[in-house]
Amino acid sequence: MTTVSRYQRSADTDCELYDAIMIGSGIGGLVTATQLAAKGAKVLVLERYIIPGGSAGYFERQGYRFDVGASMIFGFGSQGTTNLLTRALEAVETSLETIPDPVQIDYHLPDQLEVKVHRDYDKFIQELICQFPHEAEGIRKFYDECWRVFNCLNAMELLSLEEPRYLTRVFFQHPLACLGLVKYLPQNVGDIARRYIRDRNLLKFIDIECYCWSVVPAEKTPMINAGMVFSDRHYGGINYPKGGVGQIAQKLVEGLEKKGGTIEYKARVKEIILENNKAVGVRLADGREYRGKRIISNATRWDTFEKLLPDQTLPKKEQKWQERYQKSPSFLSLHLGVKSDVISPDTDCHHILLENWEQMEEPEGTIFLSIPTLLDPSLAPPNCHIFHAFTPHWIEDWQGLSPQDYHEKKEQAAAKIVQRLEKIFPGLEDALDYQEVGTPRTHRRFLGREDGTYGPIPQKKLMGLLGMPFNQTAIPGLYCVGDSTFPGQGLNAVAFSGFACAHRVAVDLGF
Ligand SMILES: NC(=O)c1ccc[n+]([C@@H]2O[C@H](COP(=O)([O-])OP(=O)(O)OC[C@H]3O[C@@H](n4cnc5c(N)ncnc54)[C@H](O)[C@@H]3O)[C@@H](O)[C@H]2O)c1
Ligand SMILES: CC(C)=CCC/C(C)=C/C=C/C(C)=C/C=C/C(C)=C/C=C/C=C(C)/C=C/C=C(C)/C=C/C=C(\C)CCC=C(C)C
Repeated sequence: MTTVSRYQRSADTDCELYDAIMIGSGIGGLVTATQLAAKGAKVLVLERYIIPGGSAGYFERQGYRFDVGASMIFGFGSQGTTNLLTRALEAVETSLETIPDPVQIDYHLPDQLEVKVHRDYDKFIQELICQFPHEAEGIRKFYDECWRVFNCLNAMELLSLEEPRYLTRVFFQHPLACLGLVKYLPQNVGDIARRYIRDRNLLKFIDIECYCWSVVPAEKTPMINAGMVFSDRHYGGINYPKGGVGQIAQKLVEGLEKKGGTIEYKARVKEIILENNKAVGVRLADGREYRGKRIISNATRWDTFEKLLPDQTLPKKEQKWQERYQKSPSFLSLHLGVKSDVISPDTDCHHILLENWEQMEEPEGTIFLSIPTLLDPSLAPPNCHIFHAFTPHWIEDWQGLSPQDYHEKKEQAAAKIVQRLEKIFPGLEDALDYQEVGTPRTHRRFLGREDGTYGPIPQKKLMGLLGMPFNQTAIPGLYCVGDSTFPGQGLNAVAFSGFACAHRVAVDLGF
């Protein structure tokens, strides 16, 4: 990096010229920004909200610190190459204390099927085999195949798959791992699971193992992502950041600023400025303009191409993408403060509740519950816990309501969820100390995500991850990062997208 570019000014407007301007400070955006700043690039991050983090943000009410999104965090391991959150923090000379979670999920499923996914792999496999003894061999073979995917990924440095010199280098360094990944890239979990497993209920269990992070059943879930999730939970483990999920973004911002980068809050980008069909800057809602050599959007692809580039016809590549992927539902989220007497000391942090397999994918079918205070009690007042319960919901069901109807619908939906959770925590309703309900409208408003969506899901069965776009877009100078780029949703997944995007942009800028 030359120091010259730091002080360069845009020739025609005489405003400061940044190497890269990032729209949004979700974890995908912050990992890209910190990686670029660490390489010496002059980076500006523009965030419409008052704090960084997006879906990995937080909010405080009456002594409780709630995570906005999921509290089950991958990527904080201490070894291998897939511990991308640890690595992203290290790159800007910072770190976070984390608390290991001994159980990833405690499943409460139809027909009294109760399974705990222990951090200890053998203990998990034994527990599953106890439930399905006739499928012992199939269970081992299926999860072993997931390890094969993970071991390929965990052997190599993870950077941009759009950079030919990197691809050549990793291929010569790790030819077998690369060929392994090429084999798995077009595959989905369902096909591989059915190769080894016959029992219909066990196949349903594999479906919910996928659904709870990919929001689609095994049939449509890419095998590469399953390899990561089903193995890393036992390898690097699930680790909760002390002080809450919001700490990840706070620390990345600290690191960004230490490396000379800048972040502005309450800075909503209204438009990406194009000149000769090339992205050259951004215009904010308050009229200010910034110029950059490269513009990167951490907003979803729907928001980026349909809102921030309003007069453009949708590029062919994006039209194709929209034919393949659709918006997943959003969530109804209950952020509850709960008196501690309803929780026995041996309770696990994350639970999934489903009473009827037929309803797994329906709104309010599957309930996700996290109790992060079991790992970090400092997030709530003494003798109280945080319960974050969420379940898929579509925005259409929350539109066109009067303020009173909206409020009543929220209260009714929340009461139904609390009642179902009474099955695991008898006395929950009476132990409520605080309740705040978020709907798809809330997620759309606070996260700036079209329809409040959790992210893209395949319209139909696709060829694994092959259809997921990387970071470059059809518009020169414009890149995308985050969960509408390869490999999709999840903090560790968007962290990968951030490493890859920063690598591609840095090479394009000549760093
Ligand atoms: N356990 C977990 O793995 C976990 C936990 C929490 C979140 N997540 C995941 O994180 C992923 C999201 O990460 P991400 O990086 O893609 O993004 P994100 O949606 O979290 O963040 C995008 C950011 O961009 C900002 N933004 C959007 N439009 C803007 C505009 N026009 N101007 C300025 N700012 C704008 C938003 O306010 C937000 O802060 C999701 O997949 C979610 O599931 C996972
Ligand atoms: C050279 C040659 C020949 C070749 C080459 C090939 C290659 C190299 C390839 C490569 C590839 C790659 C690198 C790939 C990567 C991938 C990745 C990184 C992936 C990742 C993934 C991750 C994920 C998916 C994650 C996820 C997670 C999630 C989503 C989570 C969530 C959670 C939730 C929602 C929660 C639940 C809750 C409860 C239970 C409560």
